[in-house]
Amino acid sequence: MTQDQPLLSIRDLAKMYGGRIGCTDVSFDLWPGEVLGIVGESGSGKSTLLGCLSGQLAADRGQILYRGRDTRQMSEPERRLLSRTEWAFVHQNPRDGLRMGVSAGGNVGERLMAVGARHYGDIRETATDWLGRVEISAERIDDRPRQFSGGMQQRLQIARNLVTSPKLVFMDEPTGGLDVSVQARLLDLLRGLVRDMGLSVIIVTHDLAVARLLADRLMVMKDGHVIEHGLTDQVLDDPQAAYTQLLVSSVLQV
Ligand SMILES: Nc1ncnc2c1ncn2[C@@H]1O[C@H](COP(=O)(O)OP(=O)(O)OP(=O)(O)O)[C@@H](O)[C@H]1O
Repeated sequence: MTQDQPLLSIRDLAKMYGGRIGCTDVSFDLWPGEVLGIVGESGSGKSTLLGCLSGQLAADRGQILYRGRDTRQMSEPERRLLSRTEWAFVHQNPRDGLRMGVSAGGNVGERLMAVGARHYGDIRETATDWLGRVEISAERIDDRPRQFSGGMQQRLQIARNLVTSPKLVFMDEPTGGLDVSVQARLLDLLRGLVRDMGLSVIIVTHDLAVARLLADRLMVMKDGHVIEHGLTDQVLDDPQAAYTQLLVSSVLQV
């Protein structure tokens, strides 16, 4: 794939819940190596959009072109393969993205095996290396995630997701629910990994400080619609829509 082609092209995407709008009229391109933040207040449609993009929810209308192919037209096995290989999903709650009864090393190794790794020594070595990259001591490799703190669990979930070098990573409030100091450390780590690996990321957050630190571009959602879309600094420093102005002034005063 050439760098002058979007990794993901979304056209007129919509999802309804009965008569209620989940999200509608969503169109955008995501370029290789780009981080797109989706922001907006609770109920604005962020999770619905992320769910549709990642294939966890069925959209009612529109196109989701990944490297030129419409994922809505793919068979279920094809979509599942994509989710295991080229895509990754980091959940807000690590429990949703980890296997709590499997060791830390197993959680990471399992993903490698899903993409065909078979050599036990190599798998363990790569898992150890990845635990180190997310600042988990190698001594903890045989511990279960439930023996870890919330921040460690989230770092383990990140290792499990990134070990296979995905091209596109979906993140749903990855720092939500953590203490502020733990959040800051996690954000630093995420920023480094995204930059070093050249990942393309779509991150949902209601926290504009997180968006500022991680995202190159921002989409602001309200009532299921994208009401503003632009470079992060532009959107946060010079918001155009009245709603974005309100959102920014209410949150970024600190
Ligand atoms: N399973 C569902 N059934 C019916 N309506 C839903 C469902 N999930 C979401 N909605 C509605 O769709 C709209 C968008 O909700 P969504 O959860 O996507 O917003 P959000 O921005 O992610 O909010 P939050 O930050 O609270 O998760 C809201 O009006 C919500 O009430």
